[in-house]
Amino acid sequence: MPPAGVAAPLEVGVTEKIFLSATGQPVVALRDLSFSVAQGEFACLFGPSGCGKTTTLRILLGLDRDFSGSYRLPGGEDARIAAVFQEPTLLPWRTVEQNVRLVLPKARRDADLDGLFEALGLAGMRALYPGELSLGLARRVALARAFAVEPTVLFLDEPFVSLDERTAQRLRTLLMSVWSARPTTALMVTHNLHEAMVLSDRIVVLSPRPGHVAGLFDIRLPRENRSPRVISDLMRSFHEKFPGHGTP
Ligand SMILES: Nc1ncnc2c1ncn2[C@@H]1O[C@H](COP(=O)(O)OP(=O)(O)OP(=O)(O)O)[C@@H](O)[C@H]1O
Repeated sequence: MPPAGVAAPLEVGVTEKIFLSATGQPVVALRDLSFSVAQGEFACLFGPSGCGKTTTLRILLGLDRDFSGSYRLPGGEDARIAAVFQEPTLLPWRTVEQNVRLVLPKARRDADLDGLFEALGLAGMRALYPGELSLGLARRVALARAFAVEPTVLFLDEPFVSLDERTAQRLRTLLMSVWSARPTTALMVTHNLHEAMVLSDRIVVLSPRPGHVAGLFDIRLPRENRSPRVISDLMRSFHEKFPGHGTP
C-alpha cells in the first residue's frame, strides 16, 4: 500500500469482529466489512439496528482492538481524529470556550476560533457552562470541539438523535456549513435515511448482523441542489435499490 497521507482515503477492511454474549456464546458482529471513503468525502453508515455500526466506529477510533482485519485512516500515523457522539460529553466545570480549547495541542491553545464559534452560532455563548446549555446547544459545542482540531478524519455517531426535528435540522445545516468550509473525510452513523440523503456524498448500506456492505448509494449532487423534491426522488431510488432497507 502507498504511504497514507492526508489525501489518502479512509479504508476499512474488518475481516471479523466477534463478541461474547453474557452466556459465553460468540456473537459475530461484523464479517468481511470492506469499504472506503475518499478524501474529503462525507459518508454515512446506514443499516438495521444491531448490524455493527457503532462497533465499526469504535474499531476505527481505536477503542476496540480485538478484531481481525485492518483499516487505514487519512493522515496515517499523524491522523488527527475527531469524534462526535450522541452524548456531548462536555466537562461541566469548564466553560464552552474552555471545553473546546482543551482538545487543542498546547501550541494551538490560543488559536483564533472566532470564525468557528460564529459559524456554529456560539459566539455569544463562549463563557457559559454546559449546565446552562440546551441539548441542541451542547451538541453544537461538541461539533465546535471536533472541528477545532482541524481533523484529518471525523467520525460521528448519531449526533442528532433525541432532538426535535427543527433543532436537528438547524444542526445539520450548521454542520454542513462548517464542514463545507474545510471538507474533511467523514463517516457518520445514522438511522435516519433522510438525514443521510441531505448530508452525505455516499451511503454505505450495511446488511443485518453480521454486518457487511450490502451496497453503496452514491449521491453526486451538490448539497444546495438537494431540494425536498430531489431528496424524495433519491429516497425512491434508494428503496428500489435496497428494498426493505430504511423503511421505518
Ligand atoms: N460489548 C458487547 N458484548 C456483546 N455483544 C455486543 C457488545 N457490543 C455490541 N454487541 C452486539 O454486537 C452487535 C452489533 O452492535 P452495534 O452496537 O455495533 O450495532 P449498531 O448497528 O450500532 O446498532 P444500533 O443501530 O441499534 O445502535 C449487536 O448484536 C450487539 O448486541
